[in-house]
Amino acid sequence: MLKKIQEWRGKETSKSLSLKEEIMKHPIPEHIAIIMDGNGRWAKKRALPRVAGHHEGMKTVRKITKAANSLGVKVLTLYAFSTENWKRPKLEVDFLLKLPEEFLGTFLPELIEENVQVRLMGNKTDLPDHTLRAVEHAMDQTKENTGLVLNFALNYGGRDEILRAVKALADDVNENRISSDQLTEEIFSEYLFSNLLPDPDLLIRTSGEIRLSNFMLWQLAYAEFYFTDVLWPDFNENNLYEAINSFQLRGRRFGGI
Ligand SMILES: CCc1cc(N2CCCCCC2)n2ncc(-c3ccc(F)cc3)c2n1
Repeated sequence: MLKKIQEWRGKETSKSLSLKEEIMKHPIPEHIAIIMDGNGRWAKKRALPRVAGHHEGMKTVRKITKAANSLGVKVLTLYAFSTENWKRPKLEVDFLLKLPEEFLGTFLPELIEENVQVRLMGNKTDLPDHTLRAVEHAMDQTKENTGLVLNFALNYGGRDEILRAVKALADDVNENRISSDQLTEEIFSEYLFSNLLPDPDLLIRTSGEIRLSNFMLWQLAYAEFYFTDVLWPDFNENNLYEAINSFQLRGRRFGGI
């Protein structure tokens, strides 16, 4: 039995290595965005509380961040907390909002070592001080890093983001800081939380759900979408390579022929 498990693991490793070698021969998506779904279901399958799934999902964040950085991905955006998540039970929300400090408390030295730059995308005002302090400390400690930009979407909603951008733009027009005929898609993008970041090339959503859930509605206009039944806590490097391989096999036309 043990021999069979070792043989299987060997096959998995060699499959993963050969797939990594294969995708490294072709352009790697510059910006990958991930809707990290399936944490609650992962816990339920094991008769564990939902928060156990969130905690396991946090370990996957580290695994996939390292894998993406190793591939030369420039930006990895992770949908960690949506504006809709406030509707969940208070205990679960409180647990979720403690995860950034737990993750950074453990892995910030490793992120610094790996030249990763931490960034926040979302409405900061409603986040608890302890959460914001941890994230802003990490952003400050990594602001000079030039490797992967690890962009956490926290208290983020696509419609909230667009509405805030429109309001700020309307103020600028009213104050004559810009005229509407000067407005371009590029200038509008600067009003979004994701300003200065390239749009995602590849969106990955785990756990079999096939919808956007109010995520990066403007920025995903031309992204390739990859949906997998794998639950986020089970998502591994090989699953990432499979998503990138699928991306590379598609011919992107950006609306052209
Ligand atoms: C605020 C909610 C939340 C949830 C969460 N989960 C739970 C749901 C999704 C699966 C992953 C684990 N993670 N995992 C890392 C972070 C994190 C966020 C910012 C940061 F700077 C460093 C780490 C995180 N944040």
